[in-house]
Amino acid sequence: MKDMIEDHRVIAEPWYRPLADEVALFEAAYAARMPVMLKGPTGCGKTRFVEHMAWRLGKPLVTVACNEDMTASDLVGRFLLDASGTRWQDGPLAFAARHGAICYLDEIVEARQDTTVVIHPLTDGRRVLPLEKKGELLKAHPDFHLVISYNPGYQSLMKDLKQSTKQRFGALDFSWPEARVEVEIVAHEAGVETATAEKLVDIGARARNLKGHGLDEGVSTRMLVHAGQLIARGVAPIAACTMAITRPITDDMDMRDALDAAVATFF
Ligand SMILES: Nc1ncnc2c1ncn2[C@@H]1O[C@H](COP(=O)(O)OP(=O)(O)OP(=O)(O)O)[C@@H](O)[C@H]1O
Repeated sequence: MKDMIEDHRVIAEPWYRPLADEVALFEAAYAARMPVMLKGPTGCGKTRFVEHMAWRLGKPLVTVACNEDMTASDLVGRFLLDASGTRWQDGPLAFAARHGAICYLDEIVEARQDTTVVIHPLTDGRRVLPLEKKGELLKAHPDFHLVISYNPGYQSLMKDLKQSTKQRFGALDFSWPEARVEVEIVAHEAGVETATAEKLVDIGARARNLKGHGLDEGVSTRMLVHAGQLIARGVAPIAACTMAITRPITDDMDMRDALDAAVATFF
């Protein structure tokens, strides 16, 4: 089991370009073992940030992509049947709590509320996880830390975190980086010249203005990186933007035309 936790260690530094003082704030929250909520749209660097922080703090990272079919047992653990009988298997949350990892629950709001509440006793002074089926009250390792992500754009009254969940966390807001920082990120991640990254970021800014006028989400930094990666591999810029940006983000023909026009302005 000890070896399995070693598999979760972040060996090489994940490159992360800070946007403000989030690194210092996360370090302070970790020191206080205050659970952290990362809020922001898809593809703006939340996952990269957690990976970077796990590396910086020298802690293993256990990531769980949450979904609406996820049950409390999927997080906590269950008995499995094998040749020698029944055997308990920790779920990712119990595994992280037992071995002192950072547990990152991505898009926690996708999980049903009865699943979400299992984190409550881990996120207050108790720092325990009841493994009811096993009859064990798991005391979290001192290094254990819980991080969740949350995209406020997707929330509706039907799908939101309970106040009793939200109020257990400190929150860091993530949004699109300012242009000069996003240029740095796109150039680094895609391996393109600054001039090309600048054009992609300008296209992103234009496209983000269409949010709310037919686009549900703005073009993410991830999409701009994808376009850059195609360009770096010799794809013509307009074809790269079509494949990586305008086609994935919408099926609305008028919106595609508007996005294509933005691309044509810069390339
Ligand atoms: N500040 C940043 N530093 C370094 N890379 C970044 C940064 N912001 C965005 N990126 C780039 O954007 C990509 C997408 O970011 P990431 O996977 O962290 O998004 P996310 O916010 O976790 O999205 P989702 O909510 O969909 O999981 C990264 O792989 C990285 O290339």
